[in-house]
Amino acid sequence: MMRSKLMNLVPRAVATTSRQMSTATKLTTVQVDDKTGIATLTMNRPPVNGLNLELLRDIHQSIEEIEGNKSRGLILTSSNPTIFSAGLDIFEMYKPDKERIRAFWTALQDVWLALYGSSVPTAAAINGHSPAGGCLLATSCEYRVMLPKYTIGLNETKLGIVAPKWFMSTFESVLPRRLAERALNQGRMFTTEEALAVGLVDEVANSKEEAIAKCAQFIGTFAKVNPLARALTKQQLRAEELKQLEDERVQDLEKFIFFVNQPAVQKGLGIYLESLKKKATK
Ligand SMILES: CC/C=C\C/C=C\CCCC/C=C/C(=O)SCCNC(=O)CCNC(=O)[C@H](O)C(C)(C)COP(=O)(O)OP(=O)(O)OC[C@H]1O[C@@H](n2cnc3c(N)ncnc32)[C@H](O)[C@@H]1OP(=O)(O)O
Repeated sequence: MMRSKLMNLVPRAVATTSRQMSTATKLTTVQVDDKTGIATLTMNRPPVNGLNLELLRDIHQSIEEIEGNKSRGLILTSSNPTIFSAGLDIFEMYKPDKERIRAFWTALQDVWLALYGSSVPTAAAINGHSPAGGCLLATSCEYRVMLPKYTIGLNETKLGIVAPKWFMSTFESVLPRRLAERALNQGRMFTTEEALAVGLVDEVANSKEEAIAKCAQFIGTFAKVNPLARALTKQQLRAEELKQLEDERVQDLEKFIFFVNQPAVQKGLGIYLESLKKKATK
């Protein structure tokens, strides 16, 4: 998979305007800045960018599109003014449909393999809260810029569920092992300021525009680096985690299906959904 992606890494001419590359799907848009050649992938699923089957499929398709069109980089962000992504759509896991939940988890695996393994430089402009699956997306990127007063982290244990190994190894690729282990066990959500202090995010920006500009600046640091050498270096550094999921994706799916169907897990998810609804009516 990575080999064919690498074939796309040939220098490209740049023009001066920005163009919408994809409106084929409604849940993501891809806008390429023709001056910089950088693609911005925006998640757009109200109210909270909950990662359901359709959004995951659209994100995957958009990443493939960006890989295919020789963009110089990918910036992931959200159209919601206060939420990057609320993580997995809990309705996909609560009282799930037998076929759909398999497609859902497979789509999540596809997104992670494509984003974590992307041959182009990736950055996340985290313009809002980013729990669980939202944090997975952000930490799959190479660089993170976050707006103040939001939260980010893997809070799964607080929901009574367990983050799969590849969520954990992605988290651990950003945070020191001891800190990652403690945060995962606690289900800790970091404020922007805390996330910056521990290195979970790289920079703070005061607006989405500034966050995107900082992400573009990061991607610009590769301008004078040979793209093939950069991509092969990234590929080697990330190969172990990618291979582990590629080799075990069937077992990972079965483990998820078994786990999510446990009565205790279903009960916990139901209670959590109720608590989210109650919060909304307060
Ligand atoms: C060995 C192991 C193998 C397998 C493991 C098996 C299973 C493990 C699963 C894997 C990992 C799971 C990852 C996840 O991502 S789980 C999802 C975690 N997400 C959260 O906990 C976020 C919950 N939401 C919030 O905290 C807030 O909503 C948020 C994002 C801060 C926004 O707050 P606010 O702006 O105030 O908005 P509301 O809370 O009022 O929400 C609006 C609306 O959206 C609904 N909603 C929110 N989040 C979700 C969600 N994740 N899924 C579905 N729906 C969500 C909320 O209920 C409101 O709905 P309403 O109808 O009341 O309008």
